[in-house]
Amino acid sequence: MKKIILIGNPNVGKSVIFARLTGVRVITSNYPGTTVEYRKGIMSVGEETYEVIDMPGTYSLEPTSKAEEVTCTFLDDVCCREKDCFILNIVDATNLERNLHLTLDLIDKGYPVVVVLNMCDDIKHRGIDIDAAKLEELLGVPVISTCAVTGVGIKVLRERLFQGVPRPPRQRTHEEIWRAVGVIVSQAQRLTHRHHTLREMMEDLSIRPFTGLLIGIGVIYAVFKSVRFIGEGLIQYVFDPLFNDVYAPLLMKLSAFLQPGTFGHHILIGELIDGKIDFKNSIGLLTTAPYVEFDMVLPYIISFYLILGIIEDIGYLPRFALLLDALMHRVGLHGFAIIPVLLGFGCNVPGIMATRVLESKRERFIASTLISIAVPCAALQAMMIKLLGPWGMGGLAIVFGTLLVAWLVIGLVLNKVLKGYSPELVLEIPHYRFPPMNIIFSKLWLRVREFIIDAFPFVIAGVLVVNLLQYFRVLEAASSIFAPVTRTILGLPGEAAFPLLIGFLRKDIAAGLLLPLQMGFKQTVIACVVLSMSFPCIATFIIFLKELGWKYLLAATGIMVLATLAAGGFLNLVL
Ligand SMILES: Nc1nc2c(ncn2[C@@H]2O[C@H](COP(=O)(O)OP(=O)(O)OP(=O)(O)O)[C@@H](O)[C@H]2O)c(=O)[nH]1
Ligand SMILES: [Mg+2]
Repeated sequence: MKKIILIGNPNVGKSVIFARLTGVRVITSNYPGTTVEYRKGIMSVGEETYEVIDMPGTYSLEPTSKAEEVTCTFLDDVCCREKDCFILNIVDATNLERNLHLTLDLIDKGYPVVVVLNMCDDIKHRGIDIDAAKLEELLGVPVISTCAVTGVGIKVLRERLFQGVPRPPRQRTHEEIWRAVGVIVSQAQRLTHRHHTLREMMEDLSIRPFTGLLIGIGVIYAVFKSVRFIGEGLIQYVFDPLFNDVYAPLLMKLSAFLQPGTFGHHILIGELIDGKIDFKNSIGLLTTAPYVEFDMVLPYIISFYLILGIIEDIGYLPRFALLLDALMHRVGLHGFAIIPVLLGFGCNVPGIMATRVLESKRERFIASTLISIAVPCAALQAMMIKLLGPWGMGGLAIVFGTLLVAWLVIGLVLNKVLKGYSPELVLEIPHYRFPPMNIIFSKLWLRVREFIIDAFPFVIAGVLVVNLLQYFRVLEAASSIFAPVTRTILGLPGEAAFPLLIGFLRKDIAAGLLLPLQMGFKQTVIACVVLSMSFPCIATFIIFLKELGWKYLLAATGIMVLATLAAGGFLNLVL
């Protein structure tokens, strides 16, 4: 199939254009490095169908990170071999000069390039005027102006997609290319003077050390508050009524039909408590499994990803990265590594994937290890709020405080022990943009759907395992093997051993199993810390293995076990 490849600098709107051309929804955000793996989709023009490929952003054809490497290797492998390969070079019109280096690089290599001048809505606010016809003449390739978020220009783009023709390859040094870029920009672009807007003043204030710190603290506080507010609201007004008033009566009918005490009843409904369904304790496939996933966890997943999506699209995260750069260097990373960490608070899997934008394997190892040990995912956080809720904020503060200390200590130690250095932060800070609501909600839906599809099979499997072990009365035997460790080192009841082990399957189910144990404050705090720090769930485990390999996974696992026992044991002594 003929291929259309989307290439450009990071954060120029490639993925939005990809979604426009193919109808395939992908995650887009206002910071460089959102896409770290290529993504394919199909587009039809007339009778023909084409394969469209969205690439991670790259500044040049000489890669400096794993994400850039994906793009450059793909270009070398596919485009050099196949002749039906069209290149769409997406260019950020608000940053023409910097973007054109890659454009000239691609033209010099002899690829059939069409230039897409994106963000054309944004240049008006910045006093920039670009003569697209002149640019087309100077570059010698088609240039099409677009605004991807509204769809302006996409029709023309579809019509002119294939007008790029390969030019004879030529060799130029970087300096010669930059000089040529300078000449082109001076002829095709005009800048007019204008005063700073409020948005630009906010951009400045949020990266200055003092005001930036104040804004950073304000943002974290607001994020935390609004995630809880929206999550609790959804539970109270939507999911609780659905489960208690609509779903439970239906299940009671099913229970009467299946007859309590039968094997089928035990598997599907579980135990009735005082003759009623108790979603937390029944442990049935139709009771506890959907309750944990949809009533306890999903509301927080929705609220977390909604808020994260908004701050991602506004463009705040790279500024936060800049603010934390000095601190991050102490743990062997540069500031940008905070973005994978923040993504990890949603789910560790995309967090570890996002470390691909870091330059060295050493950094990727440190960042991924820190994420899998000290960053609890949204599902686990939701359950921790449930577990520790009765004691107010104190318990959560101790858990998050311990995780922060663990994060810092492990980072500091790894930075000292591992050979190599942490590169300086070279990060492009995007302009603040007001995200269109359709983009925010489409991204939210994408992530929520992914959560449901990825998590539900594991939730079902977790509940089924516990249910069967209970039925065949082997739960106690399974727990008793690990009970001495949990009891002596961590001070937890012997029955907690099994839920903690189930954490490998799904952390939220594990936390759900801790609920009926009625532990006290100290034990609940320790259990939450152990659950967060010990083995990551199986999905994170697999992605860690895929991204970094066995050796690194084993090293991370060793650190994990030691750190968990140390933190749990320490809390057991001092609390
Ligand atoms: N105002 C405006 N914003 C746009 C336009 N196109 C994309 N954006 C926004 O720019 C940001 C970056 O878009 P993406 O599609 O994620 O960019 P990308 O090139 O795929 O970025 P990477 O995957 O990080 O390389 C998002 O917040 C988009 O909503 C546009 O034409 N106008
Ligand atoms: Mg992208």
